[in-house]
Amino acid sequence: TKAAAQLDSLILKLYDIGAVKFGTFKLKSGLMSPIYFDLRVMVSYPAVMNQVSSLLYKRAEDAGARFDCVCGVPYTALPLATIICSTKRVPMLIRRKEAKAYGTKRMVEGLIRPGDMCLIVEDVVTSGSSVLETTQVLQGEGLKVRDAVVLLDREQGGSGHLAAEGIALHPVISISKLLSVLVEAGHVDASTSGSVERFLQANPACRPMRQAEESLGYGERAALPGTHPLAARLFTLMEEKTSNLCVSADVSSADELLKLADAVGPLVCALKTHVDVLCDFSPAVSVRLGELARKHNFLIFEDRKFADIGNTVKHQYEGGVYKISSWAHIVNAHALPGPGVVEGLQVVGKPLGRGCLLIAQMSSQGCLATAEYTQAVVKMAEDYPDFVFGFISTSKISSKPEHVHMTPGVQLQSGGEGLGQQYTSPVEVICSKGSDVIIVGRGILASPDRLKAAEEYRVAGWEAYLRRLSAPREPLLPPSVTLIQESAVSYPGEQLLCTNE
Ligand SMILES: O=c1ccn([C@@H]2O[C@H](COP(=O)(O)O)[C@@H](O)[C@H]2O)c(=O)[nH]1
Repeated sequence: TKAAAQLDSLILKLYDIGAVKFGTFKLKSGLMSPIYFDLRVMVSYPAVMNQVSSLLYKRAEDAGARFDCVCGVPYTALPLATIICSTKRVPMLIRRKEAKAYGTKRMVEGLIRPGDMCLIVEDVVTSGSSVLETTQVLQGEGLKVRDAVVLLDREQGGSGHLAAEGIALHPVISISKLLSVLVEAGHVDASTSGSVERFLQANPACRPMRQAEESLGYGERAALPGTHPLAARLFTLMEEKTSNLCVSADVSSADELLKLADAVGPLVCALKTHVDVLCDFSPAVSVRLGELARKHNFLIFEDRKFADIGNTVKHQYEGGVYKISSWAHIVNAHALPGPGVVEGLQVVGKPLGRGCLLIAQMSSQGCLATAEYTQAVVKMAEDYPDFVFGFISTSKISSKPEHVHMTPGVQLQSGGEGLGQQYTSPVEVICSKGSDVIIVGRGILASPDRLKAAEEYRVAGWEAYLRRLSAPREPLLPPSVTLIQESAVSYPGEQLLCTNE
């Protein structure tokens, strides 16, 4: 038939433009794959883009999918969705991979009408995790998703995984069809085709994590085998004290710092210091702070923000007037200098059982951290699991439940101040943005009754956490859940470490 001939010609074109390759490809997992897809090259071939878009739309129609709008899974499917929406005059939605740090902070762009049915468009499905991530973000905005069209299904279990989530996957091309067309055309021999089929069958994709699994409690996260001992201690004491509040003790005298630590100590999981703001620091202050931390069971976090070459930060951490490594359980560092900054700190901190948070995003207006920078920071953290246990960030940025996310710039009322600080509420930070710990300074320090204010923040942070745990799939507050999880297996091109050997 005409449709079958069109499909065959598309498969041959995809092969010709290098979107499908055969050989030996090392995947991120270490597996050697006999096939490699890179459908991103399609954008350079307008005729292919048009043909693919029209086949995707037809597939949705043939499957009887009913929808009010279309959303492409970022990034490869975005232009496909654009062509579909433009030619068929269907409203489009764009899902951001990361909320903007300014302005509306929306995760979905376009006119959102809660209750509308959205069709998802994707280029390749392996486990189904990318389709699921997009679905969850759309559902968080009150939209419904029942159908997804995909150009190529790798037949590694994605369709079943999505069906279990109530999403019907409609592929335009199956692997079996692709192989038979390429064998017929003489591009692949029967033995290669057989080895591809055997490889895909023998390596089913992992089921994508459900949000419920992502929303493990602090106590459960403490018990995970990959959790850093200091993160485990923090998660455990958070559960015990029912507190995800870190007070930022930005005061100028030692007396005030110690009085504050003694007063709010029972209410906090951590006390954050800026030791260089104290006008009268002495080693006795750090000793007393340590005693208070033990008395009230909190961790001390010195917000030193190291940002130099490894050798310098090593000395800054260990020596000088403050000897930070001797008393601060947690320190933080900018990733900007590269891995040397972590290595320099680790030399000192790891033998002492200390831990480090990498600064991946900042709360201040105009912060220069781009999505790429933030992702690179997550990667750096993954490279140093014995010392780096989490992030300073404005939202959850790592999909690993072992990682701790701590967010500054928190006040009960959103807003700002004169010097660029931007405030977000505890419920938004914990529920909508998926962070773990709220860091509060002036929201408490500027109150005439600091203890009462600290208790208000503790309750607000903890209630937000309980709400997140009990209703992980519900739309909580706009903007909705930030999901930046990258699937381990969802996009073959992204797994590729090296090409044909
Ligand atoms: O991105 C960042 C990183 C660190 N901070 C620090 O947190 C506190 C916030 O104090 P507030 O009084 O609650 O504004 C302060 O010590 C900052 O140095 C941050 O605000 N943003």
